[in-house]
Amino acid sequence: MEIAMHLFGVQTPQPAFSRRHLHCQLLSSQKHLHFATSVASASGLRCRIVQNCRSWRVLRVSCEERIVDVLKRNKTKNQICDGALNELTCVMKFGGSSVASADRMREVADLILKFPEEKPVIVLSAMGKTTNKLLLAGEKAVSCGISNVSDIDELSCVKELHLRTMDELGIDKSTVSTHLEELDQLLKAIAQVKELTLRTKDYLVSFGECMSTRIFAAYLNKIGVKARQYDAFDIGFITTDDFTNADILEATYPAVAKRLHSDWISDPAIPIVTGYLGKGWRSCAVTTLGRGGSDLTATTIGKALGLQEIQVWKDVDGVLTCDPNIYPLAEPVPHLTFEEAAELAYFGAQVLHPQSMRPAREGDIPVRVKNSYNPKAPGTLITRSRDMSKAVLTSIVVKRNVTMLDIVSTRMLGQFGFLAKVFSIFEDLGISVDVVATSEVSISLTLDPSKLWSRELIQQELDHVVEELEKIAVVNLLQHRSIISLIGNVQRSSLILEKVL
Ligand SMILES: Nc1ncnc2c1ncn2[C@@H]1O[C@H](COP(=O)(O)OP(=O)(O)O)[C@@H](O)[C@H]1O
Ligand SMILES: N[C@@H](CC(=O)OP(=O)(O)O)C(=O)O
Repeated sequence: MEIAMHLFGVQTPQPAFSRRHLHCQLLSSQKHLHFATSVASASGLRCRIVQNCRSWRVLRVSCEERIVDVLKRNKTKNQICDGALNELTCVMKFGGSSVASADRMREVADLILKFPEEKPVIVLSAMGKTTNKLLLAGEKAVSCGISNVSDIDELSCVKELHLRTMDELGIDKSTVSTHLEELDQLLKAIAQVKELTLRTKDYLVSFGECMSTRIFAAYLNKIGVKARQYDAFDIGFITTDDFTNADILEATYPAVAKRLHSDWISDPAIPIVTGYLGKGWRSCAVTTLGRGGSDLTATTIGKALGLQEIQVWKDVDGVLTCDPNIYPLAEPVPHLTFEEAAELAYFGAQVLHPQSMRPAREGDIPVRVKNSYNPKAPGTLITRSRDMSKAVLTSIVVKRNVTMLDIVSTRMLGQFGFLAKVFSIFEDLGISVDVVATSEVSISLTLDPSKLWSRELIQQELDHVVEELEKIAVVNLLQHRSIISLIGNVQRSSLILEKVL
């Protein structure tokens, strides 16, 4: 028999690997080997270190009760904490609509308490439409003058919502009073400099998640459920410095695991973590992961801690066959693969953040999309594979405001290297291409709108692309187009196209 030992951050758990884990704090990387060997010889088991990394100190051991006993017998000072056996089990992420008011926060708290066997990490978004309101307040502050900042409707709205929520939940106003004061000051500063940079935008919207999590943690503590609030940018969410659209860096996984895990071991309390936020690795400033980024925060934590399940609680009965705002009779899709969900999100389904499936897929952790307004509905389960034998068309998504380029070269006939030249231009300009169709003499492609976030940049960047492409081809730029994507079984694509066309 064999036990697998591996460190946090392992990419693909072994198939036979039990999901019940024992966590051990080890003092140095050398001790990993020593520890593994001593456990193996004491228990008569063969042991294998699957992944090793000098800088990580948390070791994860697959365990059966028998092995736990052996580990306990063998423990050296501080190596094993008994509390670790009662470990964190899942992530539960609640979006803005799930925590939009005091009543909704109460329901979410009840919902968490309905699963006493779970030891969840909670990820929250900002309350309701707070992020949109903060962005609008910021834009208004640029031109309204310092003395008029306190009259900005969106600012009053945000303040009123948070104060009323605290009042209705019966928690102390001091929970977020500093944040509300700082928010005022920040908007005044924006009014003074008459400029809202992407970096300031991220700092501005971060108040939403910082306040919702503080209020919710205070409420849980008030009703006797021990909770601890965390700002993601303080617990190791390390990102690129692409403000408003930052990417999570690998260093995040061990850092977040270490912090959440060691706090849980030393003093168990439900972690309440801000979704959507990170810390730029160079700037050390607050960054955001792109709109809807709390889903990505949840899957990142799931992978970092190697949890059993990632639950994403929304205001719909799961991932639906299409956008319910377009077709209200859209139905929930019971099962999706990570690839299908990623395609769906990338090609426009607002329900999931486009990057959020990556950590879940890497950690092979199932994602469940559920409805916090209707917890009994089964929702959508997203896993590595599913039975595709009966699947034809899973869902339809639309991505709007897409920019399209038709690139025509008469010299393409029988030529080589033309496609390479075209794509090297996009590479040089750092623009990502979405969909590509080619014929013998032309290429049509669409550009990823997330790369064209700021309006000024769009025109500048597009002009530059067209200028470069015109050196080798005739270029036609088409804006405000849409992509309709059919997510389905590739094996049945002829049937799908036949019906659609
Ligand atoms: N294919 C789809 N399936 C489910 N919801 C969708 C889909 N396409 C668009 N939506 C919209 O996404 C919303 C949920 O996503 P989002 O607003 O980000 O939730 P939350 O803020 O709770 O995280 C739904 O209310 C729905 O209007
Ligand atoms: N509050 C952020 C992050 C987020 O994920 O929100 P939601 O889960 O409500 O989509 C936003 O509105 O983009």
